[in-house]
Amino acid sequence: MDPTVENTTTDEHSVAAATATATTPTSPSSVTPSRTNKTKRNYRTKNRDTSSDNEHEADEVMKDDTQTESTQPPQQPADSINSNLPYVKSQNAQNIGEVYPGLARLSFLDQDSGVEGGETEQEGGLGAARPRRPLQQKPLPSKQQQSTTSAEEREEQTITSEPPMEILAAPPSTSPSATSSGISTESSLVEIKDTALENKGRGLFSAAKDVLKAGTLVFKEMGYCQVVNDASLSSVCSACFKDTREEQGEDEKSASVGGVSASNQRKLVRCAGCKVVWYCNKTCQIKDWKLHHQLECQGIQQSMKNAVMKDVWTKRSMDTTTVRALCRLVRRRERVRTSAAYKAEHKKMDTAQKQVNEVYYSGLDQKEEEWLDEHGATWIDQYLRAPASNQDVSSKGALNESSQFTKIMAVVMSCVVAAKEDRAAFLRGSGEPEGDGEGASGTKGFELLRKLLSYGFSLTNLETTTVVGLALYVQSMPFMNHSCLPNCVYTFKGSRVECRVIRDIQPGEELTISYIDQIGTTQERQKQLKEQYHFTCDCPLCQYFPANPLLQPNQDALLAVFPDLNFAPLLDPKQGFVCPNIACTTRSDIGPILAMESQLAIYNKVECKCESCGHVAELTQEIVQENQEEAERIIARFVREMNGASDQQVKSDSRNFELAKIKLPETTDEKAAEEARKAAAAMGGMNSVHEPSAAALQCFDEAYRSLTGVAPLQTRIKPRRSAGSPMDISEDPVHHSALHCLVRQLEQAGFDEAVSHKNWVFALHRSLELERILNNTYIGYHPLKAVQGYYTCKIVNLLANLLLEESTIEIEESDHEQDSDEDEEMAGNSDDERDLKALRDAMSGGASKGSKGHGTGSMQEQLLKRKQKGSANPEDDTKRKMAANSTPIKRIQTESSRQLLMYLKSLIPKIEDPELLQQFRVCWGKDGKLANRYRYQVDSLKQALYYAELPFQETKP
Ligand SMILES: C[S@@+](CC[C@H](N)C(=O)[O-])C[C@H]1O[C@@H](n2cnc3c(N)ncnc32)[C@H](O)[C@@H]1O
Repeated sequence: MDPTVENTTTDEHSVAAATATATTPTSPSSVTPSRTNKTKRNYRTKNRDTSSDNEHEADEVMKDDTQTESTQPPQQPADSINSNLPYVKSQNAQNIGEVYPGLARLSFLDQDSGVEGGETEQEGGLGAARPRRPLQQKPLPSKQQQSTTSAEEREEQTITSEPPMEILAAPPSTSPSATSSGISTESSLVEIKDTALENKGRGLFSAAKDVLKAGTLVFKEMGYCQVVNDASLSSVCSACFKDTREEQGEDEKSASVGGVSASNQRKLVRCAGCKVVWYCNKTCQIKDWKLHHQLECQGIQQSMKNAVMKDVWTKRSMDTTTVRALCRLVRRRERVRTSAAYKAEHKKMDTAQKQVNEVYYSGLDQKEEEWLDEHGATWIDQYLRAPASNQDVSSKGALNESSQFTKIMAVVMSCVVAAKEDRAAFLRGSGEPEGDGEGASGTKGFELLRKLLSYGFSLTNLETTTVVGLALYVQSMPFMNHSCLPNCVYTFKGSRVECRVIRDIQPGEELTISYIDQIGTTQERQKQLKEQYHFTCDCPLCQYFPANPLLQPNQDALLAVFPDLNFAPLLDPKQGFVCPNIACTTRSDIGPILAMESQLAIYNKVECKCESCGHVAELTQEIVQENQEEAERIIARFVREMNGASDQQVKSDSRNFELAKIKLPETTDEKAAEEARKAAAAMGGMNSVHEPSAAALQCFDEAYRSLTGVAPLQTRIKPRRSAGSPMDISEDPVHHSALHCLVRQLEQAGFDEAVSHKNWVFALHRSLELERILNNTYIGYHPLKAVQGYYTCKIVNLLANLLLEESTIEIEESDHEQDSDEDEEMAGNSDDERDLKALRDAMSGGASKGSKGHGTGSMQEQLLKRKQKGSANPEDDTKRKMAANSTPIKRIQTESSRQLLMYLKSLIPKIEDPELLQQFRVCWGKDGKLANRYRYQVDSLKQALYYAELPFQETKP
């Protein structure tokens, strides 16, 4: 690896800006469940009174030249700034294949700039409106040295360059501060105050004189300490948090014409010292080295001298995410405690290498980091004065007794304190004044751990919604209280968190976020909040749908927030029920019900009566439990089936859009259905319909039907049974209840599996279904909705481009002036191997050598050239068609591709839905990278559909 090259290609901020968001309803805790975590659900049943229909790794080591990567980790004085950083390449930087046409972008979305509620970033939030100095990407002096690799370490590459001396610029003149008497963010928009409720402690309130409008960016904040979690270490840069698994960025579009993006090739490099953390490049490595990793690296190596600990770090015998976060926290605090030396060091270096600053810290980051060094510890001390409810954990001894926490502390101590006596001091904070509990290495270890778990935030990748790390913030973020109906959402750019308003906030009103996934019912949400955060939520939503049905609902609280909501009292839209009576014809979709968990707890048995047919079913906790387990088994089986069929699927299904399946008429006769399917397949010019992983699809259908009571694609015939006849377990009421969380998990599993197997039509359907569920589950704006809309647009775009690829497969033939006979032959055999190969290449994200497919971009470009030859005005439809007709393009269109085209066109209004665009603006900000990508996707889609509609000279029978 050539560091010079890397340094010239990395804009750490733009890179960092590409990543994350708390789109999943992640909670501010390292123990936050990820998107796939399941929440135990009880059952749903129907309210008798209801009638509504709601549903939802450089080794260059920064090590000496003489040092070998595997045996001699870098040894440096703890207080020196050493930039001997090491690299080793990662192989985990794979994106899913994706076709990106390299066409100029239309600007139709610019017209939307007038949409109300767009981002109104205001001065005052930390860093919110400060101009960022441009990065001066000066190449750092370096020389490259390859090192041999062990099998275990894959393609390692050693760099022996001497990194530059680092320097920090002058401290910011307007740095935020923490006052001694209280806490001030010095933001004109927010202030930290006590809440009215004692147990709730402090909160973040609006300090604005006017209403904070939806979309307003109220503050941005850098993490005080942050780490990439174990699962993402080799895929996510530990400095900028760029996720190499994410899709290619805007800057890579032009290089992606064949569908293989530069990012697909990107590898991370691993620190040769500890061999634990990975970075984009040397720049990122240096940045993290100076801020956190130098001491962390030494600590990990110190820890590894112990055999047990070595297993932890090399074999990952336990998760080290929290350990590394806590070590970073302790170290940063420690550095502050020796701040005189630290500051002197800073000053010495101040004027020597300013350009390094530009790489190390650019403007805002540097100021913030310096500010954090100076004041972060003070702020953390503020945490230690936690609200009463927070003290519960340790007072109960839960933390100390927990073997998991003890393990974490053991590993932390092996990294940060060597001597036995120091360990005791570290744990108890002894030797320090009682009360403050400050030890040489920081506050009491357990106390810090507790705070980290309580105040830490899960860093999430914006596009994949997966949790990639853990961060601790110290200024505004940790003071935000929870509401199940929050008025703010937070998203991440790297480790920087941004908080935006999602509905208007009155002056003085508290700003809230949701700590948990809002998809759950009141009972589920409250259970999770109690278990994880030790409080009982009393937000308007919880008041409106009380967990205990015997409590009087308070409608006013919710209606004050959303006057237009027309939920019937006691009907939680997040809950659903489908009548167990299979013969009940009104069961067309998931319907809302009254939460019954607490009733069950009280009465043991609950009767549910269908509003429509009067069918009465009896529910018990056992039935609920059985059905939940059954549903989870079905989902697991579905995922297994999909995985088991992966090889076969990728080989056989690139050509199959499955339109025949989609368009099949509804029939009760299985034989007739099969015949219709074959006929439709033949109509589409295909000899057979290769149903990708038929067993998996069937399993999906079964699971879906079991959970929701309805078939997903109207392809399944339900066995009919008369009302009142005995039910087996598969037909009991709960089995047919709308277990939304499980349905969502199933849809997500279906989506993930379909994407991994490149079954795009299936993925599209799952994506649309997920969107529907999310839209009906989250009230108001939520980043997940926007993320899901983004996914849908991506898939539709992909399909449109595949369609274009397929239908214009003859173009290159004419470009290469092949004779018409060959053209005829190819046009007459759409199932030709070459045809399949071209399409398969397109789907897998790259054209193979010798295949006709150059990727959809080239195909579009060719069409564009042809069109331009004949028509100067792209808007003139007549001229366009004439121009297309005047060129000797031979195109084919199968019935399936025609149907697909119609179908994709029908989705355009949905993709351009102003409400979806508004979701983007409010949750992500108008100019967010993802919003730009979305615009690109939409533009590309429109162009692909435009070209796919050009006249056909020859149509497949
Ligand atoms: C990230 S802190 C929020 C700031 C905290 N209130 C303080 O004073 O430091 C999370 C803790 O605040 C409390 N909390 C947050 N939201 C709450 C709510 N809606 N009701 C009661 N307590 C809440 C809980 O004790 C929770 O563990």
